[in-house]
Amino acid sequence: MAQLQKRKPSRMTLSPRVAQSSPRISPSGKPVKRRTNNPWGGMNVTDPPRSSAVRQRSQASEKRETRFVPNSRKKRDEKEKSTEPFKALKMQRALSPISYGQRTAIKKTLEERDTFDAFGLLPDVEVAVATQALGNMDDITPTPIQRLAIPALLGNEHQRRRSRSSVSHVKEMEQFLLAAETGSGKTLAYLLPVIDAIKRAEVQEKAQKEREAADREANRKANDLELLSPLLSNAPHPSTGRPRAIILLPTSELVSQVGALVKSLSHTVKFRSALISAAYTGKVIRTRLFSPNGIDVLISTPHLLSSITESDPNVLSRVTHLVIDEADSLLDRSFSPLTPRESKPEAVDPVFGNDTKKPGFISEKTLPRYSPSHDAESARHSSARTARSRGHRQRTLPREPQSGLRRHHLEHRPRSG
Ligand SMILES: Nc1ncnc2c1ncn2[C@@H]1O[C@H](COP(=O)(O)OP(=O)(O)OP(=O)(O)O)[C@@H](O)[C@H]1O
Repeated sequence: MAQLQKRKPSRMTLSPRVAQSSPRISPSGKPVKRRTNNPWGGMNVTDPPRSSAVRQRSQASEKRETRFVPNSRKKRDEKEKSTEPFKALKMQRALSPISYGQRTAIKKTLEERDTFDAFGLLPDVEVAVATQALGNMDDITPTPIQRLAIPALLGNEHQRRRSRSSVSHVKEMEQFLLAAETGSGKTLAYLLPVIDAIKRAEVQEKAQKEREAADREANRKANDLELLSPLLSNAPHPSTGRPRAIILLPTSELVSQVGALVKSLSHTVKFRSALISAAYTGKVIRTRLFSPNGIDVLISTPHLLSSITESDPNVLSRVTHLVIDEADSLLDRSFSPLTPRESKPEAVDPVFGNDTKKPGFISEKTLPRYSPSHDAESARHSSARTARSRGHRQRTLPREPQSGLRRHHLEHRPRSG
């Protein structure tokens, strides 16, 4: 008993050699490798494993890399891709395809566009922002995604380049992907240019009609004896059931949310909008879509729109702008038969490939909460959209039969103007 008490230390003490690695030298003079094939083998390692150590490149090798060789950059990227050990760095590189110089220039431009007046929107649209969309705010300034996306979607930025390069007069469908964080104002970033475009188209169409009416009148006067066909009193409005812009959202809740904003803007800008989803009865949907007053903007879920266009493809005949909100959901596998894939724009060409219109295809995607390359990505007109909460959205995705805005419907759609 007395012996045991003597051996017990008064408190735990560390060995004086605890921080020193035991020099293990093999008989041949080389250091002996630590054994790692047991559960504790990787513990207390003070030297980095050789496999992940950064290899020092010789000066000659660096010189060789910087010399200009066609495709050398591509090859180097491929090489780096295959040897890159850090996934996070890889992701960052994928999101930052522009140089620091370009980033600085974009940031400067962003600072200059500090009001909604700077975009050249129609006066009514500007007023609608101040009175309806952001009416409850004192200081109204566009958010970064709005500063980048609105001029790009309005076509202001590329107008000069397009006019220089447009050898052919056929207008091609333009695609934009807006990407920014949740709550960054992506909805307004795509809505304002779309509304601006449909109002401008309306003005043009009205002027065209007036010219045609004047021509007809002049003709009538010249041929006084010609019989005129009587005006049809019960003819439907030419835009009945034929919207100019379609906004697709994955759920009825989002249709109501974005629809409410669109409706509020329409009070000032004066355009006709309709929101349809599975939350409404068939009668309500028909009345809204085929209203005798016509329709300019349709907000819908893809499933509902696809089943409508199956029976009446003419609904798509006047569309010049298609917005795919929550693009990360709508372009995923569960919706892919319904939504045209960004990577396959030919799927929507038959509808939008009309050389009298300038069609647009906008999709919106929500970026992770913080991405250092957010600005850079946005600068490439990458993105927009928002999830209230990703988990919630997944749960509420409708699981209706997906019959489709299928390609053959688009291809066989009659091309009426
Ligand atoms: N320029 C602005 N200044 C202040 N608030 C704004 C501005 N633009 C939009 N908002 C407000 O920010 C909120 C979020 O906007 P919005 O829903 O468009 O963001 P979002 O990026 O689409 O978000 P989410 O990814 O969740 O859909 C809204 O309440 C909207 O009124």
